[in-house]
Amino acid sequence: MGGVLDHFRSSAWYYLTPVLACVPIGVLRTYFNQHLRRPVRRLLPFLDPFVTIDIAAKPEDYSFSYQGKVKSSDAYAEVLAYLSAVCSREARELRAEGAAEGHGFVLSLREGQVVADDFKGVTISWSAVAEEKTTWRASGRCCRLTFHERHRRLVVDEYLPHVRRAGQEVMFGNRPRRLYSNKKELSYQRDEVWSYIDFDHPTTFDTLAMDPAKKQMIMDDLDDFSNSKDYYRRIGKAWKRGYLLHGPPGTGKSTMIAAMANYLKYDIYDIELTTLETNSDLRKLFIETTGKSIIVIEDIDCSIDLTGSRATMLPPPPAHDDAAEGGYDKSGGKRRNILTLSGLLNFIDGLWSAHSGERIIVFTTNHLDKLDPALIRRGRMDMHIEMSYCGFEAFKTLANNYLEVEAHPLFGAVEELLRDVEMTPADVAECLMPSKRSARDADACLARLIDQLKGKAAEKDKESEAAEEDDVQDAAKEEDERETEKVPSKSKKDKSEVASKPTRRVMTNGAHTTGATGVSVSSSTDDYLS
Ligand SMILES: Nc1ncnc2c1ncn2[C@@H]1O[C@H](COP(=O)(O)OP(=O)(O)OP(=O)(O)O)[C@@H](O)[C@H]1O
Ligand SMILES: [Mg+2]
Repeated sequence: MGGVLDHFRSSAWYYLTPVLACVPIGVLRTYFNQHLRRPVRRLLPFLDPFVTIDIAAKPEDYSFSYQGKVKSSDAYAEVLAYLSAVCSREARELRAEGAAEGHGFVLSLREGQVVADDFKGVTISWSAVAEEKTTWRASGRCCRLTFHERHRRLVVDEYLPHVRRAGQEVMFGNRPRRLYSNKKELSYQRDEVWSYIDFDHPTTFDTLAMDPAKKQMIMDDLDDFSNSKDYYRRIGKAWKRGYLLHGPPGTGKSTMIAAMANYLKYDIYDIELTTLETNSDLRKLFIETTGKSIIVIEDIDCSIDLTGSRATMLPPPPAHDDAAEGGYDKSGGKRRNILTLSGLLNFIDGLWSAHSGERIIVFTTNHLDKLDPALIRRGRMDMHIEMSYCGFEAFKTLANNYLEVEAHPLFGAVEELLRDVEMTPADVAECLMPSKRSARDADACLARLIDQLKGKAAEKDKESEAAEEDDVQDAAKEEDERETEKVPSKSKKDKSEVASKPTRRVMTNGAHTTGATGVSVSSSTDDYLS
């Protein structure tokens, strides 16, 4: 010890220390910043090679939502969602908070706890720390990410985007699906174009009544679509698919959309075109849709005058017109910014396609023939699905849904009747609804269905008899007219004779209505003419 003191006394530091003690701290700090900071920094990685990134609960800029509350940072919520799974596996001291949406919990770390996450063979650790208090901001919570300096590029370029994406997916998956409807009065504010309710429709493909092979084909197609992100990217096409559902009312078109949404776990955006006035309203709506969504336009034939060819519907635009933007008043031909078929087509193909994330668009119609072929051509509407009357297989699904029976002695009679009678699944379902919910009286419900089917069959027979009669009458009338036309070619005299004897012609027709064949009519007319 004495030796060390002797050595210190003999060194320059013995004389410098009192001098340094007199130098003000500020001067020393300036000296350090100017001359020593850089070299010390270069040395740091050797001393402490770990880098940290803080993701704070409150964003720096204190962004206010329109309700006036401070919005929690999106990135923080996404990180929490991402870490929730890791935390529930590894951490010993957790905190649970109700998820912002839905009924679930988000598990996060208690302060001071650390969990490790592996990404591409690299271990990255997350810890929960209290954020530093600043003069203008109270301390909050933050997630701290720590990793080795040599993995900096991997973490910044790949891991962090991965965390956000995965977190978004967890958040999306945890909340209930949503049914969005466009607001009647479109506001220019971002959040106000759509309103939504939780979508809690019980229909699935299991309960959807339709031909099983057709159903399987649709499910396969949806699976294919949702797993084909890379494929769409590779071929340079937007990740979207169009379905056209057509068929009579009550055949399950809307039900099919609900089944699709539940199957894919997508939100539904239901566009009511009649509330829109211009193409830019439509554009605003499309832009505000998110990925993983089904955009639905129901009864497209009734929604707006989208029928007829684009050429006939819109007068040729002058040179300065923007076809996507403008339309024309049919009456005046004066320029007016209205919703047009070409506008809709442009959105399907153009702007909207530039959006990232998968989207499905579904049109429904009761009248396929009324639609402009341009609207439903392949590429826009990739799959045309006909929803038709109830067949036996569809009936069995309904019987299982409503009565919980898979086989029944009355099924044979139903099968036979359904072969001839057209009844919509909605009507069949109505018959299968037991009057008393508690007692699922399959016998009574099936008997009621059989009665209704028989009634329909009798109606159908009557109608076909009447139609047959009409046909016979029409044929006779036609024949009669043909013969009448022949008369003037024979002679002018004959012609005047025919004109003067209308009563006999009526009698001939009368004979026809009582069931005479066409041959007999023509022969009697010949008789009359001769
Ligand atoms: N294929 C089906 N499978 C199961 N239930 C069905 C089916 N079709 C109809 N239904 C029942 O009938 C009701 C009406 O069906 P839905 O609204 O889907 O018919 P739609 O084809 O959309 O009719 P519209 O053309 O009038 O809109 C549904 O709520 C459902 O209970
Ligand atoms: Mg419908």
